[in-house]
Amino acid sequence: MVLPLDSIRVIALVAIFASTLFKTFQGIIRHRRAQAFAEAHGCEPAPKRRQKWYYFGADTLVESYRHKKQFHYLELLQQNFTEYGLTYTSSVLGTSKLTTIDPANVEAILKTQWSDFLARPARKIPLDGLVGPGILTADGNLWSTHRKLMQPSFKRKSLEDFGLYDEHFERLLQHFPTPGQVIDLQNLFFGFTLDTSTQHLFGCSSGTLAPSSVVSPEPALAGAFDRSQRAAVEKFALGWADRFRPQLQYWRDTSRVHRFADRYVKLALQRKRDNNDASLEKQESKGTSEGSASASLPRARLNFLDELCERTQNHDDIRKGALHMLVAGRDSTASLLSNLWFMLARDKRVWHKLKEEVDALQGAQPGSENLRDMTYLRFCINESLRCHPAIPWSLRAAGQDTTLPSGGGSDQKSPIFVKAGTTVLIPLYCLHRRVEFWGADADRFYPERWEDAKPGWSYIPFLAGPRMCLGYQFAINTASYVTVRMIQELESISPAAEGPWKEELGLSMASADGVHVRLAYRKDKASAVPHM
Ligand code: HEM
Repeated sequence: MVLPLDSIRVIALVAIFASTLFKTFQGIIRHRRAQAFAEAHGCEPAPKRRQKWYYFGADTLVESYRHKKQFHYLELLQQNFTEYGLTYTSSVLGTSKLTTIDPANVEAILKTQWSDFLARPARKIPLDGLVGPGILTADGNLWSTHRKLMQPSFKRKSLEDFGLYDEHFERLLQHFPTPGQVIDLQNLFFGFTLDTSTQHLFGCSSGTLAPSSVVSPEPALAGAFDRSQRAAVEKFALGWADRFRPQLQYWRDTSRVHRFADRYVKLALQRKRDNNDASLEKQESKGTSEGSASASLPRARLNFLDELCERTQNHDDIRKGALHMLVAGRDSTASLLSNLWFMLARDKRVWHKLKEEVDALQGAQPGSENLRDMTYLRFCINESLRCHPAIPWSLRAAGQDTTLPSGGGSDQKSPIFVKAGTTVLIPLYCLHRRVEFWGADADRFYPERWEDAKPGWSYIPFLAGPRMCLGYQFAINTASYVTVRMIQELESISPAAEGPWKEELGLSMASADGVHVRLAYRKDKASAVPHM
């Protein structure tokens, strides 16, 4: 039976009307429940950011975009905190947003009520295509399974094998220019961390800094990985609108990264099977039940994949584990090094003091004990992560209606209601510059302040609570080792241009102008004659 056109129109209109009525009714009930919930918890509203069209928030988007283009977005957030207090709300394209640097709220979001706040909503669009659901992009049971799988690889001992860096550090030195010429250290640091991360995670380096005479086993990997990461940043900015962009290049790049990962996961699983067979044969021939499969692996150069294979033989989990680590660790560590060296090149006093500490090693390569004893180096790294946190913020979404302990009412001390779906932003950059904790000179790079600093929740460059960074020790070891070895080569360093540090916001935060410097070498150093 075919319905006449008029009847179809009537049915469609009734369906639209009924569904609108139902949604409005649902909305009213939800709103009432939320009100009752907020009242029961003594909540008061937090200050609202002034916006021309509050619920649409297009003026905020335009303002943010303008500041981002001029590399001042974090300053805009600073101004907002001065104007509205430590916690304020806004609306972006109909989604409520809560921005806070109140330590009581920060502790609740990251620790005491952490399971109310989800990481996946903000990360699935930018990262799913490149790494899939895993430790960075999942919540709940899936997150917990992946976290348990990764955690044993970050025990202190397994992170102190500095031999991993030697070959790559030598390659980095070969890019140092003749005295007086300008070099962008930031470029070198991003190349170095991609080479060492792929070496550590997959057992095969991307060879970004390798001399042209060395044929890289993965010549196109670095480009594909860099483009995929840049696309992740654009996807984050575009959100759901990203699906309307052409995706062919992205698809090609992520497929290349996946093929690379798959190849090395397969090899690691094969090694694991071979080792099991070998150890079984050994046990049988000895007629003893002593020893284990892992005991027969050569411990010295185990890579992350080999280690993961000890705990699971699921190809997909192993691949995700390594790719998530690559995304989490590569840019952030390179940004830390860049931000630190940007300041070292400009602050002669700090440079001389640090050089003095390094000179106590009398040119010997630093080991883990030496690095632990270098307090001024640690102060410099802390201060760099305070002033220019390599990850400048943490983003969550409320998974259910909930509350936060502070920010409401005229004195901003009452609890506040947080509706399910609200985006929650903690700008670490602004938290780390609060004058109440760091004094009137909070904006100044001054490592000595760490002599008696006890920061608590006002300094969390690696976050805190159950989702704290897994690789923080690894990152600090890498940055310390590279910094000491570079200082051992250099007599002095000077910036190629003046001007303040400006933010470049990507998956991590580095200097928008790079780190262009001139180097003067120590007389006895081979790097005084560059090789490239
Ligand atoms: C200076 C370098 C680094 C900084 C500043 C840093 C900072 C952070 C921050 C702030 C988070 C939390 C993000 C959030 O949830 O909002 C995080 C998470 C994470 N980081 Fe790092 N990170 C660094 C290096 C590394 C390295 C080298 C690795 C691994 C090799 C790593 C692995 C991870 C992982 C796996 C997570 C997710 C933890 C979870 O959600 O359970 N990070 N990092």
